Amino acid sequence: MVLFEVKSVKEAVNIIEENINITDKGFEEVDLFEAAGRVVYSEVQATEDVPAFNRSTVDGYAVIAKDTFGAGEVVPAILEVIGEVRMGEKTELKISPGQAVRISTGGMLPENSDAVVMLEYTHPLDDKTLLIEKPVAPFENVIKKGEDIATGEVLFRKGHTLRTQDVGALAALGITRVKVFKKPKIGIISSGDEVKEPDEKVDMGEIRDVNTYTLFSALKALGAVGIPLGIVRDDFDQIKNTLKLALENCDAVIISGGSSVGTRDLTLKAINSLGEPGLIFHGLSVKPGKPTIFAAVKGIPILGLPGHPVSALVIFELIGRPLVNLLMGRDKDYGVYEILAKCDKDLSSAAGREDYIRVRLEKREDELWAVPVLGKSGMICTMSKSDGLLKIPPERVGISKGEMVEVILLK
Ligand SMILES: Nc1nc2c(c(=O)[nH]1)N[C@H]1C(S)=C(S)[C@@H](COP(=O)(O)OP(=O)(O)OC[C@H]3O[C@@H](n4cnc5c(N)ncnc54)[C@H](O)[C@@H]3O)O[C@H]1N2
Ligand code: MOO
Repeated sequence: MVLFEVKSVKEAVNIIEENINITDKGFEEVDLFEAAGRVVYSEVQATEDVPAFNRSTVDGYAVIAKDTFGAGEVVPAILEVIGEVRMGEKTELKISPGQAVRISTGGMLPENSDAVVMLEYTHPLDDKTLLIEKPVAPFENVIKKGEDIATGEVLFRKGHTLRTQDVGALAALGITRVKVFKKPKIGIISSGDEVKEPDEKVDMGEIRDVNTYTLFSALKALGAVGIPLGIVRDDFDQIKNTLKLALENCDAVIISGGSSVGTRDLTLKAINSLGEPGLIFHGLSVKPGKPTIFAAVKGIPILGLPGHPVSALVIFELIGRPLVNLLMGRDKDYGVYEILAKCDKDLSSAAGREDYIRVRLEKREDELWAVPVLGKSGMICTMSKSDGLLKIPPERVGISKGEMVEVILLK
């Protein structure tokens, strides 16, 4: 009998990192509407100050802060109004001690002014005379020139994944095109005589292909491109030829099914027949997902996922995601959140193995509870009914009801 020499998730990720030769797939330029989720290829540096001028954050009067010190309702400061800043225009106004200028939110402060008094704390006596009933500190109600982004500041380093707010920062700087890593192409293969296309007629004993669709969607969510290569039968030549096609056209390959020690472990044989180094590891100390394969052929990584749809997705989260992040040029994980919640049931586990239990999250008063969604790993809907994966670490043999646990959120 063949036994797996199983690896922990951490060991597996380390092995993947060591074995992937991240050859630069190059860059492309995208405009801002396409930038979110993409990975920065070359450092973005600010070439100008944002804002480019001292800018008011309120409606009121631009003043010299010192002129308002000590002002109050009983003894207000009295200032001379010398004009108004027009929105969107460079003001030529210059104030001297004892003077004020009417300004709107976002307006450019006139020369010499260093603060803005909110309209609510002012009282015009006539067109030219203003009473100030509250003092302002220097630069109160002002965004200073370059305070948001200063010229020369490195805004994003190579490997950073652009988020919604980052696209806003680029727009503020007037950078409308950005160099990003090209998206890696990941071939997706499903295997098994019983697996049929979702729109095909299925007979008794047959099932529809779930994994191509879940994996395609998971890759899309990460910003990579899934290339569906169809379903291969349990036939050595078919598996080999499809893998060969994938290796020629993709940056990585994910194949599901046919990974366990059984009559159908042809995947492994097919991989090993295609070139060096072939198999790198087979087996993880994880439930679900033990019979996972990682291999490489001529520098192209191949991830062999278990056929059960839940196992395939769990392993994609744990192993596939770091692999894809590497290929995408990312400097760190993106969009993965682990939260803490209280476990709603006693759970058992085996020592030395990491367990991932599907859970629904429920807010009860101010507490978050993780309610296990039980079921076999062949039941995809247990995943649909779940919000996250509760992690039972390898050193534990169970979790007690009410214990605080880590939950990886599912998107
Ligand atoms: N005697 C043993 N049997 C099994 C073991 C074991 O250690 N000893 N491990 C079990 C575990 S755990 C898993 S996980 C599966 C893994 O099996 P394979 O990766 O070889 O995959 P298959 O046998 O091809 O498929 C398993 C299951 O999943 C269904 N499947 C396959 N592909 C798809 C797809 N694209 N979409 C939907 N469903 C799919 C397939 O019909 C099978 O029911 O092995 C256990 N057995
Ligand atoms: O380890 Mo298998 O992946 O449970 O169903």
